[in-house]
Amino acid sequence: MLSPLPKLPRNAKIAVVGSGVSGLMFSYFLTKLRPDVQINLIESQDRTGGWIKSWNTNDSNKKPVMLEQGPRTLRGVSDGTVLIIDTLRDLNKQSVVQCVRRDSEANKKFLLGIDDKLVQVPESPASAFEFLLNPLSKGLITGLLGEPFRKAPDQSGQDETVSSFLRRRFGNDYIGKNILSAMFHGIYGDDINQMSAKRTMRKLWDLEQKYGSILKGFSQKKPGNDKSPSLSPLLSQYRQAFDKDEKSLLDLSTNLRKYPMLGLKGGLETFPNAVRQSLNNSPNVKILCGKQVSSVQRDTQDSFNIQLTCGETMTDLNHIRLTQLPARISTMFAADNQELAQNLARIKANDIILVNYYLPGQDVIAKKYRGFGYLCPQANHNPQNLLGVIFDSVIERSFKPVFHDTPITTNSQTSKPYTKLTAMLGGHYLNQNGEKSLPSKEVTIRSVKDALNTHLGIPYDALDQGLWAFTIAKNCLPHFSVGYDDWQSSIEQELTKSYAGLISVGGMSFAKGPGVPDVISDGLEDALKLA
Ligand SMILES: Cc1cc2nc3c(=O)[nH]c(=O)nc-3n(C[C@H](O)[C@H](O)[C@H](O)COP(=O)(O)OP(=O)(O)OC[C@H]3O[C@@H](n4cnc5c(N)ncnc54)[C@H](O)[C@@H]3O)c2cc1C
Ligand SMILES: C=Cc1c2[nH]c(c1C)Cc1[nH]c(c(CCC(=O)O)c1C)Cc1[nH]c(c(C)c1CCC(=O)O)Cc1[nH]c(c(C)c1C=C)C2
Repeated sequence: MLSPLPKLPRNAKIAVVGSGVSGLMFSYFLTKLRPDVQINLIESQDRTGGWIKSWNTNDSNKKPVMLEQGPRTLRGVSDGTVLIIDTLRDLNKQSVVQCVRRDSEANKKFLLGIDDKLVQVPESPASAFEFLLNPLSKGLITGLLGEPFRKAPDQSGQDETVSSFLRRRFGNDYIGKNILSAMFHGIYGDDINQMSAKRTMRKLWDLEQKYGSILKGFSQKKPGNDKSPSLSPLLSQYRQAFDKDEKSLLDLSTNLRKYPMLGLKGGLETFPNAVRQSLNNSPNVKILCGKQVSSVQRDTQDSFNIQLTCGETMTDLNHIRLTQLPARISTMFAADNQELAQNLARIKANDIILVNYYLPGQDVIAKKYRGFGYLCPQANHNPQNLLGVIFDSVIERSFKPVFHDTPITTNSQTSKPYTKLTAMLGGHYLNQNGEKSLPSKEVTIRSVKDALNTHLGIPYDALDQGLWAFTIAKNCLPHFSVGYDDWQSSIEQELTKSYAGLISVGGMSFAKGPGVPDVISDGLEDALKLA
């Protein structure tokens, strides 16, 4: 949250709505900072973890297999990732931390070309040369060479779509439609013709604002490598507030920045499960699952307090932390603040369909395609509404332990060949004419088989032999539309004005980005303000 928050009174009583990683880590930080505060963590589902769900099931041979049905990797360069790994160290779980190294095959990413063949995203002179021979690179050279000479807009600060920003900077639509739209599919599942450039490309946006050009801005930026590494402002606050050893934290941060991405043994849900276990042992934290918060309002008996309803009414609260997407939060204010509820309801969210495929005993991903996975640009004819495919088996086989006291376990899965991948479909493709139309499980799995056969050459008999899982992540990713930053400021101003800091909002819609590291950093910032 961008706004200031008042310190909690002694022995305060608060509610945290949602036990996804935002709610769990906000509660974890706050109870460490203020063990006197009574925290009620309220969760509508009968499980914790939110979108982080590592599903343990059995394959056709009744052998155990884990399928990720949400996030699976964390970017290495992020304060939030340092907080996650340091927390796992505190909980004596550092042995589960794994990394993909920069030179690993799992760090290769691919784009689906207009000929339905994969082309590697350049990461070396050879892959760059091959990419430039592909039609996807149309306009790339001229776009980049001309970028420093293209004028910045007069009305500074005016938000616009990603495609409009890219068209102005590169002088053509090809770079957006053929290349960058795929990257946006791989994070937001959304349409660059509708997404906010100011919200989703802030660093590039600021470079044009300040230097009139992205590349001119890069040439001005001082390389950070000539000064001795130091903790970021947030990690410095964290070190001080939690009395952390500075060298140990700095070494951890420096070490993790070497890795493009990290994962956890047993799946990403290992992390929220470890935090929940710790909270279960915290005397002043109660986790209430199976309770849906339906309303939030000023305490009718005491205007300095706030209350909520979740089947029962929870009164005398000094603070409520909300971690849901705006449309869900809107329903909670409908009775107490119509204007705020309507403003919250303006922000929509995308549905992502996840299809897991697992084939024991065979690795059917051709060696030349082994990488993190591939993304589909918006330029492509895309009858399956495919956003991209993650090659989980390549990533899992590439994982290396980060901490050297980790016992080297010869996991049976890693010694024997297997194929595991996750196709992600839908996103903005499902929003035809404002209505969401969800395809059936059968139709979707069929279309994923067709896509994997066409794009990767996986034979249908291998596809038909595999284990398939189908999950609809409904309203899972916020739609960061044009004007989003101004919208968020208006929401936070209304909360500050009407609820005097008794309510704070976190999670994907209000953090700096939608990733797990972002929502955790945001939770720490607000816990520090309240503590
Ligand atoms: C398909 C997909 C893939 C992703 N991949 C990655 C990735 O690779 N790396 C990465 O960093 N990030 C990834 N993300 C983003 C990541 O999932 C989120 O950053 C993170 O899970 C958000 O956690 P949260 O706690 O903010 O929200 P959530 O996980 O949504 O948790 C909110 C919780 O609130 C509960 N709740 C909702 N309404 C109520 C109510 N009325 N009362 C009580 N409880 C309620 C919900 O049940 C849920 O448990 C991905 C997201 C998706 C959808
Ligand atoms: C194809 C659809 C999607 C894939 N992942 C997501 C979607 C919608 C969701 C998602 N993935 C990541 C994040 C967090 C981003 C962040 O700010 O940290 C979200 C919301 C992480 C991510 N996405 C890609 C990579 C390489 C990573 C991990 C490292 C990182 O955070 O930078 C790109 C990518 N995503 C998907 C594929 C197939 C792909 C590249 C081939 C799936």
